[in-house]
Amino acid sequence: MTAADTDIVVHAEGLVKKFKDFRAVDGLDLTIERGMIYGFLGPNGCGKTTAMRMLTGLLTPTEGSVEVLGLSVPKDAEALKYKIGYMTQAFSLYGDLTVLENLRFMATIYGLSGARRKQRINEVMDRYELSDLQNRFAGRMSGGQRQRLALATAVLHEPQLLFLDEPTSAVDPESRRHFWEQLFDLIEGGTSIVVTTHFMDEAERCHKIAILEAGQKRADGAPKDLMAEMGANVVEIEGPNLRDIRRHLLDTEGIVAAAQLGARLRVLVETGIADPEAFLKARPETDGATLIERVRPNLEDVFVTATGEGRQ
Ligand SMILES: Nc1ncnc2c1ncn2[C@@H]1O[C@H](COP(=O)(O)OP(=O)(O)OP(=O)(O)O)[C@@H](O)[C@H]1O
Repeated sequence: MTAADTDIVVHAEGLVKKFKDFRAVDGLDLTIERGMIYGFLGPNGCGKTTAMRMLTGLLTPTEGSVEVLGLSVPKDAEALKYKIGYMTQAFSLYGDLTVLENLRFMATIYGLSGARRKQRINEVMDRYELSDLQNRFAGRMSGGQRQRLALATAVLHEPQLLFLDEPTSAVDPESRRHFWEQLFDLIEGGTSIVVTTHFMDEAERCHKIAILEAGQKRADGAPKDLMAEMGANVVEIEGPNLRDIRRHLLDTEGIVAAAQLGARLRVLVETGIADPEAFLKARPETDGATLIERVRPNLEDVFVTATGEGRQ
């Protein structure tokens, strides 16, 4: 990356992390632009946390190079610490400190002092609805409250770039929605965000995503572009014996995947098959089907086509 590329906040090439002989991250290239929410989407164990820890400078790559906000990582990790925020899966709060004490402690770590420290603590308590809870022990808070406190501590020093590792895993759907609204407020304020998730609906909210599997990037881009270019058409089938139809289709050439969703079987058909509806109607196993119709792809379909999930 050169000084001219200031719109790039993360640039990684050939990133590898080995634990003994196991490659948790296996040759990852990444370019993340300023001002966006960039998501790492993938199942448990695919290397999201490991990749993120290398980007924050907390973990040294086995191979490859990383630049974050123009700093070389992990060499400049200490300087980077003041420019980034990192919210871990476990939220990294002190359960036996109050909300206010947690914030004061983090303010000290980030080198905030005097009037500015007081001002920022009040600002984040106000913004993340923590003022009434300021004397509550973090260990006594609900999942949603802990999440708000974790976000407040991660943005206390107004980082340019925020890393969030599965930030909504432990909270209810309403808190998740609210949390994402807060992320878009941060983006509007000029922060860039990298977030890991295994929720498709969250990934769909990101400006861009990377789909990871077994430590490798299988696809990346804007969700709508990935859906448009995924190389399969989607057809849903209704009727009896969906389990049998599924078994037959999984052995059929041209079928990428078939998965039951409630009373429907969702089938991904290779784009090489010009009329996927007619193709499925002509199959003997779909004789008893009451409905066979083409539907719009979603991000889960992209995930299935990009990874080995389809035939499992
Ligand atoms: N310190 C370590 N030593 C050995 N293996 C590790 C270590 N850290 C992670 N791994 C392994 O590397 C793989 C990737 O782990 P990682 O936590 O990055 O995945 P993840 O995609 O973030 O999954 P999750 O959503 O479960 O956190 C896993 O198989 C994990 O067991």
